[in-house]
Amino acid sequence: MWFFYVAIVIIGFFSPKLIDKYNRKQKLRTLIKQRAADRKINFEWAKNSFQKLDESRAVEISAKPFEELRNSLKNGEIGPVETLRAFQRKAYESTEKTNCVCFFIQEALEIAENLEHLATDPNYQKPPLFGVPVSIKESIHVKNLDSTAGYAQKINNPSDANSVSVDQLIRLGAVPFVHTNIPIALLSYGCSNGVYGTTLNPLDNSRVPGGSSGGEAALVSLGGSVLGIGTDVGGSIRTPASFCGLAGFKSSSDRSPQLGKTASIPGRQLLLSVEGPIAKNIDVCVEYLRLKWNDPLLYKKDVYMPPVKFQENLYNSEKPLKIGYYTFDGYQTASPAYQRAVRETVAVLKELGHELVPFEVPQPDHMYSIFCAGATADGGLYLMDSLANDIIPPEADIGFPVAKLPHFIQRLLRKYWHHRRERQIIQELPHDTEEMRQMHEKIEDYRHEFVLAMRAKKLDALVCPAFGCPPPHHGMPNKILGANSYPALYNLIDFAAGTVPVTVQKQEDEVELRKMKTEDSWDRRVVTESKNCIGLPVSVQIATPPYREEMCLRLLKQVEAKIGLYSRTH
Ligand SMILES: CCCCCCCCCCCCCCCCCC(=O)NCCO
Repeated sequence: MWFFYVAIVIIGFFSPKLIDKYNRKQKLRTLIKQRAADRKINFEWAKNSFQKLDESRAVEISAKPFEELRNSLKNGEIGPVETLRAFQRKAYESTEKTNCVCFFIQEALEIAENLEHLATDPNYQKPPLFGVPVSIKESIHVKNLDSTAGYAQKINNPSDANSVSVDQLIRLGAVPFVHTNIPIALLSYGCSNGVYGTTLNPLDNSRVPGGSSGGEAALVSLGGSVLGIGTDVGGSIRTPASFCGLAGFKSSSDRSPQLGKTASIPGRQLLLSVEGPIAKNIDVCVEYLRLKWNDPLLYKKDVYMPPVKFQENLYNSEKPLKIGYYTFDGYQTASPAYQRAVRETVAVLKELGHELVPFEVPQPDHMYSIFCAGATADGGLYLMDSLANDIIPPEADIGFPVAKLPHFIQRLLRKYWHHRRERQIIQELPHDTEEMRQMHEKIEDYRHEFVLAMRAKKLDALVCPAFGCPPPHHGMPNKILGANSYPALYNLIDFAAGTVPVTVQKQEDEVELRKMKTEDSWDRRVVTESKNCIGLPVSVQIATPPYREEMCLRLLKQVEAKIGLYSRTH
């Protein structure tokens, strides 16, 4: 009988909370349904708009690569409105294939019409990106559109202003025309959320396009945009660019506007997300960054940004550099193709006269563990709270069940968790203010140690795998956390870093795969997910210290020109 009373008390205690939670989730489900209906109307609007342009003309315009498109717009061969309609069509088709676009930006039409009107004045000086349609990651603020970051709870909270970079793009003459998909919370290299669904890799639909700027990469890869703007706090520009065979670049945090932006986890001061370009080749990224950094107004709009213009002297320098390289960062053995990409890049850079020396990443286990601690900022409280109050379909589940547990259980797991690398991460997740201060101290110390290791070898730059494995299948990314160590390092130490595709996975790589030693589930999944990837692009990563972005771009350009996939196929 006592059991019955205890059960009543327990049910009585928990049921209001459960009912409350159920009601909250129901509201979110309704919001998601409304959002789907709004999205349908928005897509109808886009269809209506692009159908006003003859299809063959649209195909002709959207087939133009960035520079040709820009020139055609500049010399009046094509107009901003027809260009917009052409890319609306291509983006619409790309979304039918991969679900990459969340929303079409309706103001784009007004912007394009206004540019067209201005161009009728013979004295009008066309701005440098006159009429070029540019795609924008969903988390970057666009006036009147939501930036949900995949959270249903953020639906119907439209931004009241454009972000600094969207504003700048418009000032430069560009036409931001779509918002593209992301994984929930932006903390995954997959691309799924309960609001907009899953984005597919255009090169293999069963695999992720990368994340968190996955919608951008899928869209650019299919030719639905010539320039996409993503964000990166742990590889979110470089990984999707690599998975979709594109170039991607992230600067150090000082050279990207921080003012007014919303981070996936606000208050993460040592791991700031940065905005950056994704495009078919590195030239487009260079041109965008040149315009971005040479714009004096940028430094007035974000007064915290040091006014450092594009350093042509670094980009055009012919001075041979001393470059460190590694095929293994000491944390996660990369798939054979990703190691081969480094070896082939090293050979090319040597041929070009640079000096290449092996480099060892200091304290690799410590490096990735403090990255994870830094990326969650408060041991996962903010993230887990936000996720618990939302709708997360299985594919979008970013995992980290450990971070959901009460701290006293986490403290036990710090000692006894069976997975060595997960245990190391759990040991670094801060649970109180003292541990949080220590986490910041460890990140600062690690940066110092890394710079000393580079200085000991007098290195200008580093070359390494872009990622630990090819794009895994949907739902897998956060079960292979270790593979992200390659891009994440350069967020942890706040370096500039970029990736370019230099090869494709070959039969020989799949043979090598069989020899890979595995210690834990992450290693085993790297092996299984790397199978049957023949033909998928494989990128290399190049990194330089902060304020040497242009040196990094120079090297990426040199590598791309010699062995870049783009230079071979276009
Ligand atoms: C095994 C215990 C795990 C505890 C929690 C650890 C959380 C670590 C978070 C690591 C995330 C890894 C994937 C990151 C993908 C890229 C994120 C990114 O760059 N986002 C862009 C934001 O602008």
